[in-house]
Amino acid sequence: MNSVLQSARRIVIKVGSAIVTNDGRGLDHTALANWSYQIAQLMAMGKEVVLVSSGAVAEGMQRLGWEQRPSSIHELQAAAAVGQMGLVHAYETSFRAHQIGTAQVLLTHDDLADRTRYLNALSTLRTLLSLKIVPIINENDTVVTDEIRFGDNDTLGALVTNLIEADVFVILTDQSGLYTADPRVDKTATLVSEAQAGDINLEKMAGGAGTGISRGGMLTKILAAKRAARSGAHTIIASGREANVLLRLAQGERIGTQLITTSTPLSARKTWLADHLQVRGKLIIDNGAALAISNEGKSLLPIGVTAIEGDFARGEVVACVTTEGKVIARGLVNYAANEACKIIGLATNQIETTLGYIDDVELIHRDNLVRLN
Ligand SMILES: Nc1ncnc2c1ncn2[C@@H]1O[C@H](COP(=O)(O)OP(=O)(O)O)[C@@H](O)[C@H]1O
Ligand SMILES: N[C@@H](CCC(=O)OP(=O)(O)O)C(=O)O
Repeated sequence: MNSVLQSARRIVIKVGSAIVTNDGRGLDHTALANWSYQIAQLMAMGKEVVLVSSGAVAEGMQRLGWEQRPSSIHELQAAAAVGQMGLVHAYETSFRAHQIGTAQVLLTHDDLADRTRYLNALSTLRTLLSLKIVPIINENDTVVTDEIRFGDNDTLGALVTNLIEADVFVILTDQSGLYTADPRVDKTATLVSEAQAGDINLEKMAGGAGTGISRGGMLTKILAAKRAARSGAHTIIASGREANVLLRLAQGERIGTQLITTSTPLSARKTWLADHLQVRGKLIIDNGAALAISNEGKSLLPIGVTAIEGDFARGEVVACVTTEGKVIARGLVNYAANEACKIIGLATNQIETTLGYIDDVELIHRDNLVRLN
């Protein structure tokens, strides 16, 4: 099978801290110029490209003369704010050399979790692509705290892939792809050239980050590929240092690890629901409800719920969790927590008599429910 990049029309490319920043010593301008050249060529082939780039914290540290990645969140935020200037300036300069404009897009998890902001981000990105501008996306580190962050740019890249319904998500890093074990630790590890995105065995192979400046490591890349597969995107993990890696992939050459999806893509709305990294509460469901949701794609009725956790409002996203603690689905709940706890365990015909009114017979309607595996 040829590289899936060959036939892809819309692509998200993520470049990690490990390669943007010359092992944490400021930006690698030669590498940036190189990727910009290759992306310009992909665009000349008629492909649309969105770039997710890390490197703000590393560049900020360099500009501030800090040797170690700071541990305080405020110093990290300050470094990111300083470094983001250098990062976008470097991309703008290197793309200008190919007569291509760039746009800075900084996102937080909240931006994509809120339906209206999500749709706004989508329209902006679509408009930029139609104008042949390359959006350069990073997390808006200056305003995020641990509770509301994507955490790493692999996850952000997957969410952007789902947002714009890209065909392929390319993750460029400092290794040649996914190995059977972390090659820094296990010298006998071999490259996995192709696998199914979402294959649970891949998660056992993947370890943590390789450099002090990077965040995710290989595991977040594997999980990001699983996420991107929900909207139908294939993922390629390859070395950003491989000569002309993007051009060769676009010509069909197989480089790195190709993670393929064959499952039917979820609708955009269900992908959006699945991509909520945080939920407002949990509904603990019995085995009957779990089977009805997982096997038959049914709605969740109050009678199948045994307990409620969290304080949520009507319309917020909650997780459906089995009594063994497994999250099997996620959806938009029809009743606020204080009302929901009065009707759980009750038959449908008891809802109105208990609450004095009835909005919906379902706690979560199947159209607003996405199954997770
Ligand atoms: N199974 C594996 N195959 C390849 N790399 C792995 C694996 N497990 C862990 N790693 C580590 O993941 C690192 C890449 O992730 P990371 O350091 O977060 O880079 P980036 O900044 O590009 O996201 C590699 O340098 C490697 O040490
Ligand atoms: N937003 C951070 C990204 C950190 C990050 O996610 O790094 P990585 O997953 O190693 O590419 C920055 O620009 O420094």
